[in-house]
Amino acid sequence: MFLPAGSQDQIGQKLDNQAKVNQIFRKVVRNRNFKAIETPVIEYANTFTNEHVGMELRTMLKWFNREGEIEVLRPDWTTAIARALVKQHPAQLKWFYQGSVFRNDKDGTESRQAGIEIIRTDVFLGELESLFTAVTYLKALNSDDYLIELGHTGIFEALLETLELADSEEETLRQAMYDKRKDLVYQIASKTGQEKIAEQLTTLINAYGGKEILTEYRELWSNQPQLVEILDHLNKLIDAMEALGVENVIVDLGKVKELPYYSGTMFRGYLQQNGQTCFSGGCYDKLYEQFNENISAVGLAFDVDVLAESMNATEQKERICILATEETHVQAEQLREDFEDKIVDIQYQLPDNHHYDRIIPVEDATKEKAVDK
Ligand SMILES: N[C@@H](Cc1c[nH]c[nH+]1)C(=O)O
Repeated sequence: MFLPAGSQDQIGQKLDNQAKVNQIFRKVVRNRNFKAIETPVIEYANTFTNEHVGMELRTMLKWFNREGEIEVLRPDWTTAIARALVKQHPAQLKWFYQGSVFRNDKDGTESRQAGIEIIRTDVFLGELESLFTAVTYLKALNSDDYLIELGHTGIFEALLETLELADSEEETLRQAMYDKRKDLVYQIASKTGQEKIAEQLTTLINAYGGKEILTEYRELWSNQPQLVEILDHLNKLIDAMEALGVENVIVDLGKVKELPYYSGTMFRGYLQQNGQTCFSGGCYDKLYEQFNENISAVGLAFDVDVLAESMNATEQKERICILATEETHVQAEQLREDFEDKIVDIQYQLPDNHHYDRIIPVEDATKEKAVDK
């Protein structure tokens, strides 16, 4: 009531968990030499909808400003940061951010992210740094039960190109592929008369699993060096992860890009407990072409809401109530320092339905103190 659909108040434990998730993130990324950046919540729609970025205006929270231009609430950090970084000193390569994105194609219009972006860096180095940061961060959160999935835009996009579909049909096919709808994928692709590509696309839907999938497809695509190169690249990433002790990595060769700007490796982390996505990202060099910059860019963003929700309830601290009076209130306040790291309330009268673990009248607490000394 009294709130637009998708907007929500938040209270208590949920906020404590979010704060903790954010605090640990900041510590992890600062230690890895990422620098903080924050872009404004309000931007021009065009920053996100121009042909280089290609996000859909339909999904954005928007309005006209006085000059008649469309403004939006930040629908994506990565794009906003690319706009901002063009004006920053090129020597700083690693950046991080924490804050909300707003889109009306999800349940809630606001979702909280914490992310990293790495630019002007060797592709393999940037990808591994992104993945290793994710692994380190999840470990710091005690979230060990996750799965990392790797994909590459170059596979589906290469097959798609040969079909020569209209833009809208490309999007329908991409969505069908994302939904793993074999029937629909086959139907759309075979309409072009290219039966073989249609079949390849439908089998690609099942091409996910461990490194054995890469071996299998290396044979299958042995006469397509471009695709073999992609497989080798993914293999190299998995090898490095395994060498670090990260075993829970799979590939999905039929993975399609969920954001139009991806071009290259894509990653996604899932929590095993509920299958929810806890981070996603990938390479997006193309995004910088709009600024005539030919540089590499890679990054990923964590879903703070998902991570906060998955956190174990924080350990319960003892709750103490110091019973005071107007006369002894100051004394009660001074007593707080004896109960460091406990939750301490001061009351003049004990509430009827209280949840305190211990109730200490000021006089007793003072006596306790005297005994201690
Ligand atoms: N901006 C992406 C995540 C990302 C960060 N860097 C690259 N990709 C998202 O919201 O899913």
